[in-house]
Amino acid sequence: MQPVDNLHVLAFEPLTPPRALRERYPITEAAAQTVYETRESIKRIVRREDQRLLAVVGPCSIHDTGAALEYAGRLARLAGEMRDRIVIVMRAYFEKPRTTVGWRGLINDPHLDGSFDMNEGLRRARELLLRINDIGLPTATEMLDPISPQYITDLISLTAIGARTVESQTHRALASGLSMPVGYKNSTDGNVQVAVNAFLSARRAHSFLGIDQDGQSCVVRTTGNPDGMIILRGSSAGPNYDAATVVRTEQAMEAAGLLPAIMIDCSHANAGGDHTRQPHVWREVLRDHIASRNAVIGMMVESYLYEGKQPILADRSRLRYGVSVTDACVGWETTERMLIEAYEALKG
Ligand SMILES: O=C[C@H](O)[C@H](O)COP(=O)(O)O
Ligand SMILES: C=C(OP(=O)(O)O)C(=O)O
Repeated sequence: MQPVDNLHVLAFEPLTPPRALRERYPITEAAAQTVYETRESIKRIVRREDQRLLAVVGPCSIHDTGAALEYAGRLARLAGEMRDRIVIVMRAYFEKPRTTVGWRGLINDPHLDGSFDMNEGLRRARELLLRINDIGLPTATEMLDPISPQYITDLISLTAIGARTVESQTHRALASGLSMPVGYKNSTDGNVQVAVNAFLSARRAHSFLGIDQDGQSCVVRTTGNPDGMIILRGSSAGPNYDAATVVRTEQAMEAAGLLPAIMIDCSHANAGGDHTRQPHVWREVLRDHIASRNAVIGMMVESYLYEGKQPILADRSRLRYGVSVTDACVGWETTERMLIEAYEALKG
């Protein structure tokens, strides 16, 4: 008989069950409080019952947990000082979708060398999330996979479904079971309706293939997730944070029976891939949308300790500390300045 199965599979390697990792790094009371309060705040913000700005700020991806923790310490201080006007959530992105190929993030490849030690990646991600939430700073992430959430979602306050997966049935079903609000991004070619469709779909109950806390493969049955927003991230045709697109997005959400709530991603195609444009986008959004209290309830920024990005070198010891290895970020001083500007603009 000719071999017909698993022709392109090299190996099946077991994964630590989620429960084992959660027992090793149990959520603390302080971290649970951070998560609970932030999720509730975000729900109120998207329902427009809370006028504070939602700011999702942090590295494009985390590759060095030490640097991420230093960043978190700085951001936690600002988040505490600004909490009366801004709800600051740190980007803690561990799974990267790629246009073609490239490093896939800390959960997938924690040693940055193609060894894909995912048990270690999940461990590092959970330990870091716990430490960040423990100091009172909430976290946001993109979810790419229906298995990994069971390891970390108790420590996540906001999830994004990205531009490359927003039309995927698996991701919509996954979002329908998540415990936190979800932001659905427009597609890379600028289609906003697919994000609205994703939100509509995720509000309904679904069943999908996943795992339980013991790592047992199972049918995950969900109730549907009512809390969400659309994230405008620009497209291959250019930025899409202009008033006309915001109005069209509001109308599309209303037509679908959704409460309009929009976040502007100041990075990605809204900055034309140029991190130095993020402060400009930030200011324009503050001036044109936030000040008028329309449906724009939040902004996203890719920011790290130091600006720019660097290639992943074969000699990992030569990587520059606190610099992104995926999209270029604004540095800390710029980030602080942007947040202070927003805080001032939100006065009164
Ligand atoms: O946010 C990160 C990137 O924009 C996304 O992962 C795609 O990256 P790539 O186009 O470099 O693959
Ligand atoms: C990949 C990201 O965004 P997008 O899906 O908008 O490209 C991201 O925010 O890291």
